[in-house]
Amino acid sequence: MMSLQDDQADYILTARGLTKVFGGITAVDNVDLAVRPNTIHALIGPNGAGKTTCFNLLSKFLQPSKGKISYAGKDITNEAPATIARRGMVRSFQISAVFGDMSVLENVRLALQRRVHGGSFDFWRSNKCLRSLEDEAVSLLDDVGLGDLRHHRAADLPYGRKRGLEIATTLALDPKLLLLDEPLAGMGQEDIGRTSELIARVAKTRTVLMVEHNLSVVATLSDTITVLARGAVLAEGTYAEVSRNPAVIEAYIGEVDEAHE
Ligand SMILES: Nc1ncnc2c1ncn2[C@@H]1O[C@H](COP(=O)(O)OP(=O)(O)OP(=O)(O)O)[C@@H](O)[C@H]1O
Repeated sequence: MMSLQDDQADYILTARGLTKVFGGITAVDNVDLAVRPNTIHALIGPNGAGKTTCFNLLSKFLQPSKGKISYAGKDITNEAPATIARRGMVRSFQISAVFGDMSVLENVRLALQRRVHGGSFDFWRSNKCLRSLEDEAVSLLDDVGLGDLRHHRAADLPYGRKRGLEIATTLALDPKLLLLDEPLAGMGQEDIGRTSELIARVAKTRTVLMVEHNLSVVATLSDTITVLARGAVLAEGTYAEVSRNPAVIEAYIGEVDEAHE
């Protein structure tokens, strides 16, 4: 776990004393978190542990009741998601809504155009610009394994492939820190395998912070895991470390017991 002596410069994202109270409920309780650059960092925990709330705080979709968040050495506690997205901290599915009637390729071209032209969709000059971004879009689609499907209508893609497309449109913004909210949720085994490989590939040159329920994928992919329970950090470390921590085992067994009550 992070100590106060740790140098902020070692981390791309840090949170100190992060707290969120909804009415009387403390959903996130004094959480310290530090994400090292070029690693995959997972947030896990039993149901209701506060993962989603914590993720929404870190991605600035929610404002904390208390605490501070820094990204790339700068305090972002009071910044908007769009502002930090421009500085390279991007939540997948944030800006990357998939337009169903457009082709897979057009979706990525449009996302690239957005990066190049600073955030706004610039339709009047679009034909010329979109064509010039074609090569880059094709290469991004190859990266996410969608090259062969580029002329398909986005809405016709199977669910797992659509999530792959969403990741491609996020990568089009060239994020330094990619925030993934349950990237494997609702996927079948084949898509899970493909998307996990994609996340591993993406993380070679970027940092990934994700909330994910699939523990076997978390075990394979993550460099660091923060386990939350009842809103607080219960443990942090590699999968080997946290999975043999008695408090973590108890929190998960508690969840299984509750499910059987
Ligand atoms: N908008 C809200 N208003 C009131 N309470 C909330 C709100 N959002 C979350 N909570 C409460 O905060 C606690 C943590 O919820 P959260 O969704 O962050 O947990 P989680 O770990 O993501 O759970 P799950 O794995 O079930 O998605 C829960 O008790 C939840 O009921």
